[in-house]
Amino acid sequence: MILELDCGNSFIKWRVLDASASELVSEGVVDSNQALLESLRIMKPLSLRKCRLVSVRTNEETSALTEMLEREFGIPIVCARPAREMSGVRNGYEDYERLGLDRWLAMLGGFHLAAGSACLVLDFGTAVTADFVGADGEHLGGFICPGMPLMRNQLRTHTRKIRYGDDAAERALSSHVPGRTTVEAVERGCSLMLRGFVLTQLELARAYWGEQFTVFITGGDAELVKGVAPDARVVPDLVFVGLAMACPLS
Ligand SMILES: Nc1ncnc2c1ncn2[C@@H]1O[C@H](COP(=O)(O)OP(=O)(O)O)[C@@H](O)[C@H]1O
Ligand SMILES: CC(C)(COP(=O)(O)O)[C@@H](O)C(=O)NCCC(=O)O
Ligand SMILES: [K+]
Repeated sequence: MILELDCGNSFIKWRVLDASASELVSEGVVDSNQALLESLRIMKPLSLRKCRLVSVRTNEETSALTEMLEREFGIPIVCARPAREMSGVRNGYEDYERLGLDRWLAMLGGFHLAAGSACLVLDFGTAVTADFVGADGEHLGGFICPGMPLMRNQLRTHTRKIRYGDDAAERALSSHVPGRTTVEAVERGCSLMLRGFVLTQLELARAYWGEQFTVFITGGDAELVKGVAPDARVVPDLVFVGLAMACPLS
């Protein structure tokens, strides 16, 4: 079996594939290395042969995770690395190593799935990112802004009277009419910011490519925005698609 990890700033997305990496055996989202270990330990039978991962965390944090996995499972671990060019996509950053690896892999995955069309890749995680890849594979660059968790936490941290719990937050997002409680006002307001962001990115993509492009939406908060881009492809595992391309099995 193959263990795949996408280590974002807030959560580790994990999945276990069968030995040929063709079938999904199990998957989950955890908030710590320890929680990952616990999720894996309860899987029976578990016979991991290899791990591939992508991380946007510090080298120290990533090493702590890989050392833990080596101790526990004794398997080889391959980490996705920055590249100037891969699978027909050319990294557009002035310093290619500075582009977030999750963005890079999502772009590789998107360009591959788009089968030759230009693509706009939108990722809604801790941060929100947009990346533009032309039909020729040229990465034009992208945008980074705060995601839903950062926006709501900024409001909670820097105001005196915005306080509410997670359950109320979830209920508040059942609609986008103007809020009549603090939680509704904040949750719907931030959600509309994300939706507005999507619309702006679509406008820019149209300015570059007319109607000839594919939109990909991924990340934990993809559901919040998919309604404003009905033609977009919501691909929750887009980073894993790119991870398989960047770290083939042998
Ligand atoms: N099963 C889940 N577990 C944790 N967060 C989730 C889950 N489903 C959706 N989310 C949302 O996803 C967001 C985090 O997205 P994610 O792509 O995991 O971020 P990152 O890659 O930055 O760690 C959070 O705002 C959270 O509300
Ligand atoms: C932009 C990001 C913070 C997004 O991380 P995420 O929200 O997925 O945890 C990450 O891709 C990153 O740290 N990038 C490095 C800076 C850059 O891409 O320019
Ligand atoms: K991510």
